[in-house]
Amino acid sequence: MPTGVPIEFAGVTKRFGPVAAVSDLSFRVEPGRVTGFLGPNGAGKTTTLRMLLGLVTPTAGSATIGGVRYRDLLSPLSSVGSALEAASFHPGRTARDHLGVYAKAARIDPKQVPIVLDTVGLTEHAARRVGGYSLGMRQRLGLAFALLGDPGVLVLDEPINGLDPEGIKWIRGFLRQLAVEGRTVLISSHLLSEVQQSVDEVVIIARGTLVHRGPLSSLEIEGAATKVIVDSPNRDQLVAALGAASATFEEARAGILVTGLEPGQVGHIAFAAGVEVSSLHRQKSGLEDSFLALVGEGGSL
Ligand SMILES: Nc1ncnc2c1ncn2[C@@H]1O[C@H](COP(=O)(O)OP(=O)(O)OP(=O)(O)O)[C@@H](O)[C@H]1O
Repeated sequence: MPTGVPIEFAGVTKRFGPVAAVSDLSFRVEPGRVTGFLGPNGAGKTTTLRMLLGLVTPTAGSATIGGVRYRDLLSPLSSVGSALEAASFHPGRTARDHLGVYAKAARIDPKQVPIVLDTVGLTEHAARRVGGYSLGMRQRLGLAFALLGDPGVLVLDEPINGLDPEGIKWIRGFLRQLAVEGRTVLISSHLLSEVQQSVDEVVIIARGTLVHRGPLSSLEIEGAATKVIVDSPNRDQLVAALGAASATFEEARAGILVTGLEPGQVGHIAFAAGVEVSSLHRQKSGLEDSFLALVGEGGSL
């Protein structure tokens, strides 16, 4: 089983003429976790990943994998698997041929080809030309390529984009399994909601600079106020009780949305007023509010 190693960005900076795409970015990505690299479109995510993979030369700073720059890795495909652009496969080739060509070039055992095709669920489409693939199938082929060398580090740019609900469910479990195996998993997305069920850690950038990093749960505390959804078979009584307690709330389809109180406090208000509660939980989209607050208005989210 390959072991993951940390990815480290140290003061990494990239300017394209007058455009500062990435500015003095420093963070570490640990093995055994799924890390979400998040930011609105144009925040600099792709440029950062391209610097990590030696495709773009940093203006300053360094990006390393287990302390080594990508270009100095002895066997890159067996150290780091990456999927940057799902659409870059030759349309006339089959999935099997594609992977076979890459395996040969990287001196990877050709037996890996059917193994990774099976892992991503493409076995029955392996002999089809990639030109006829859906976006979701291309995403799976990109993943198969990333896995070809059985690497300890996976770097995936927007891997959930284009997947259907069944594909999303599959990839969530799959990313989790890679992390449980001890690999380092870094995935980018411009949508927190898309990855929040998959990631343990988040690194958030906006306009090329780091705005937040930490466990996913850290977004619950920073930024937006707590939101709680509560409901009762006697909603009118609950509304009256919340009003009497001067709570801030609004009626929503899923129940009553209370802002700025913990679930326990809302439960107490209902209990003290003798109102039966049928549901009471913290609203997850508080994470999205925090994310929006961190990346600023105007992010294309
Ligand atoms: N080769 C290039 N030449 C000039 N500007 C570039 C180049 N590549 C990226 N940029 C600019 O750098 C900034 C960051 O782009 P980047 O693609 O890294 O962002 P991103 O977060 O990956 O966004 P997206 O999700 O839209 O791909 C943008 O302003 C972009 O226009």
